Amino acid sequence: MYDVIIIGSGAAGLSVAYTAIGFGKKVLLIEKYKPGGECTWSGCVPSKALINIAKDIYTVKKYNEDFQIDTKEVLKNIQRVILNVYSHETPEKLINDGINYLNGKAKIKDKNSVIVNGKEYKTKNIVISTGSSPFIPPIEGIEKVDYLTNETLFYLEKLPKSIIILGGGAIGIEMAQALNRIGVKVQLVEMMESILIKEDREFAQIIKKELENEGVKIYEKTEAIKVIEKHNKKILTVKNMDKQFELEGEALLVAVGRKANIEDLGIEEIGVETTRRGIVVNKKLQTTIKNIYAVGDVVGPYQFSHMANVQGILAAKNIVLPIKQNINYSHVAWTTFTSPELATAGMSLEEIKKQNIKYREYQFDFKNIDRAMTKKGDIGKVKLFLDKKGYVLGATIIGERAGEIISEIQVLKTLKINYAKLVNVIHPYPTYSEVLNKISKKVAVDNILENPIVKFFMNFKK
Ligand SMILES: Cc1cc2nc3c(=O)[nH]c(=O)nc-3n(C[C@H](O)[C@H](O)[C@H](O)COP(=O)(O)OP(=O)(O)OC[C@H]3O[C@@H](n4cnc5c(N)ncnc54)[C@H](O)[C@@H]3O)c2cc1C
Ligand SMILES: NC(=O)c1ccc[n+]([C@@H]2O[C@H](COP(=O)([O-])OP(=O)(O)OC[C@H]3O[C@@H](n4cnc5c(N)ncnc54)[C@H](O)[C@@H]3O)[C@@H](O)[C@H]2O)c1
Repeated sequence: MYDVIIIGSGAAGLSVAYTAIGFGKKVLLIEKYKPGGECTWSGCVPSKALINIAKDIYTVKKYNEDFQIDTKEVLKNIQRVILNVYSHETPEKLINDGINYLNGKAKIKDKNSVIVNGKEYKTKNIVISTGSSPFIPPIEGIEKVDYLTNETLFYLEKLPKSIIILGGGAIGIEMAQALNRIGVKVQLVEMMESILIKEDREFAQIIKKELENEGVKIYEKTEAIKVIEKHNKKILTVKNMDKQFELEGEALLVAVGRKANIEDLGIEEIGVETTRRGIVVNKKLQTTIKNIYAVGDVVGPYQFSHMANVQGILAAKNIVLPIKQNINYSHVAWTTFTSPELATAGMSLEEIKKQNIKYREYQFDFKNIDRAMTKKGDIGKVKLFLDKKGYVLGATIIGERAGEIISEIQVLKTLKINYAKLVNVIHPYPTYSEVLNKISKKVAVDNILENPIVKFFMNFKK
């Protein structure tokens, strides 16, 4: 009898397994492919490797327009990065660390039994961490076309000369810039009024302009109607308002969101509730059957590796410890790894307004910090939202290293430190994070002006 059987060894499943063995529990981790999941094999790792290579190539091309790249080598390089990351999560490594690992497709028989390769395993608890797969939209003809997804793009032998990307979300935009920088002609189709629709609208449009300046053709408010394959070309018919036209590309990458991996798990038969978005869990990450937990992409609402980790650790603790804790989504942050990067933490301005929270907004342009002035064409901006006392509600940053800078805001927010306290923190010169220091000087003054006693005397003087 195991203490916990975990189905799926991606970011979420690995976090559950390592936390549970840390508490001395007997764990069985089941994986149908190889440990590491999407992040290692077809997500964060290969995409960031491609982005890094593309950034280098883009820089070289600034000085030597004729620079030629062998895309076969680029793809081989990505494979090397994947294998390097994988070397830290191989079955041998997991077993050596004390995790019982089993390769096979798991199906839940009942709340205490899981079947793998025809054999039944007994357990006190189950965690489902089976992740998500690319959602394929019902476009006429798509089933007859050899399209790419994040699962196949990084495994091509060489990159296509041209590509149509369907979807202007995180995957579509990151890949559009990277592929274009490597020399692939990119056309991107987004059905909403803006790319990166979940982000600050002004910043999303800055990214759009950057991509367009680099040569990516972007079609917003454009719907894909039909696709055919002709002479090794994909021809996508799209509609923008009343206009219908065709786009042609050697390849088509579909990146229009995810679907939860809940099929063939046996969960519906035993009464685990699901919706179109995935498995339903309570705040303790329990499904409708209390000793079966679910974490990561299969649950959402945030489909990021770091959120899979957070959920995985919490589910393991809730299994092991006598008092179960609720998941807290108030300090979520994420970064889109474009150039410039776009990072977001906490609440957006729309959410703050919707909840009628009294707030103070600060904006600061990177052009006022010396570090940005040292790099030609460096753009960047911070939007910071504080409550009336000076505590962080949310922030969004566009610019070089925004994904790193946002973590300083995360510290203030998560640890409930007043933003004005940053005034006393020495930041090395010249760094991008000085931008936060500069804002803190204004916040410190505003905090004093917001003080009721100060306000009283100021009114009195008038
Ligand atoms: C292109 C791309 C780029 C991304 N970039 C980032 C990024 O920069 N930062 C970030 O935070 N997030 C990023 N993400 C999202 C991130 O990859 C996911 O949120 C994360 O990997 C989800 O982890 P998971 O453990 O829930 O699922 P997965 O990693 O998908 O793991 C699920 C595992 O379960 C296994 N499995 C499924 N069914 C069964 C079964 N029946 N039996 C046994 N095993 C099974 C699968 O084989 C898989 O290994 C990116 C995603 C993509 C696609
Ligand atoms: N840097 C990161 O952290 C990172 C990078 C990549 C992916 N991810 C994760 O992976 C998830 C999936 O990424 P994604 O880009 O597939 O999804 P997404 O939800 O971020 O974006 C999908 C986009 O496709 C559009 N769309 C949907 N149907 C369409 C259609 N028929 N035609 C044209 N456009 C259509 C949507 O309006 C949306 O803008 C993300 O939500 C994110 O959680 C994270």
